[in-house]
Amino acid sequence: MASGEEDGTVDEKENNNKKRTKSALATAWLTFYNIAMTAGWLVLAMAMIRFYIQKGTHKGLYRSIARTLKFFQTFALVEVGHCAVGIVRTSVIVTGVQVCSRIFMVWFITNSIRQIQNEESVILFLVVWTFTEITRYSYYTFNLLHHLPYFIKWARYNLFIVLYPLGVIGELLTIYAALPFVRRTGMYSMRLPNKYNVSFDYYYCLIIVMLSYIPLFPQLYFHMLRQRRRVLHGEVIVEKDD
Ligand SMILES: CCCCCCCCCCCCC[C@@H](O)CC(=O)SCCNC(=O)CCNC(=O)[C@H](O)C(C)(C)COP(=O)(O)OP(=O)(O)OC[C@H]1O[C@@H](n2cnc3c(N)ncnc32)[C@H](O)[C@@H]1OP(=O)(O)O
Repeated sequence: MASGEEDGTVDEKENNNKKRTKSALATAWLTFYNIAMTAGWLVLAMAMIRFYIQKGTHKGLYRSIARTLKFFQTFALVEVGHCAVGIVRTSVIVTGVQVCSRIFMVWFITNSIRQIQNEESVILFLVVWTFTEITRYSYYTFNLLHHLPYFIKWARYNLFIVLYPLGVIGELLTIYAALPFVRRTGMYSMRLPNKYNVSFDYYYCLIIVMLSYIPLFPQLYFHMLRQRRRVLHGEVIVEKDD
């Protein structure tokens, strides 16, 4: 009996030690990740400002930053993993929709269709994403380091009210601008007959993606409004499970 109790205490201690090591490792990783992402988006911001000052036009801006943008936006997929393994308290679905829609915008729209890269709408969503991500990742970094300046907290939970709809407008206008090109060229589409006996029309796929903003965007927006009430006004929010 005595030895059982002792075993229990040893087990408990071991468990607690494991949890502490796991959470220290998670915090170290998240701090590194957030610093790297803040730096990445700051590099993008500087590159955009420098391009505009030197050239005096937005034409060619996307091409000049494409590689860095693709790297940092694609790397954000790691965030879905953070939620899945439980090192951040965020919904996998909310994060998944946010990250995947961005990756889709970068790889399957803007990067794939050279003809739309100079649209003003591309610059709109790029500028909005850059503002958002610098604020968001620096918020997480300072929060993890327990030195969070109030203006960063304020910016993280207020700027999105305007930036989120602006970003969505930029993204939707860019997809809209891509439609005629996609229809004309039949890119990423498969017409019957073919050896797989499968038909796929990217043009209609893009229309479905545009329509899917109608149910999905309000959910992301209201999620952020709830986070805002929780963080800025201390409201206790009961979130539904995924
Ligand atoms: C494949 C085809 C795809 C088809 C797509 C269909 C369309 C779908 C519509 C999608 C529309 C998206 C449009 C969008 O791209 C436009 C823009 O982004 S415009 C720019 C404005 N955007 C924003 O402001 C983004 C706001 N969204 C977000 O911040 C995140 O994406 C979101 C996942 C919504 C954030 O939610 P989250 O729940 O994570 O909020 P918090 O930041 O408050 O975090 C909650 C807690 O988790 C901790 N946390 C999270 N991440 C980290 C991290 N990296 N490091 C450390 N800690 C982290 C955070 O501190 C909170 O902790 P605590 O609860 O302790 O305070």
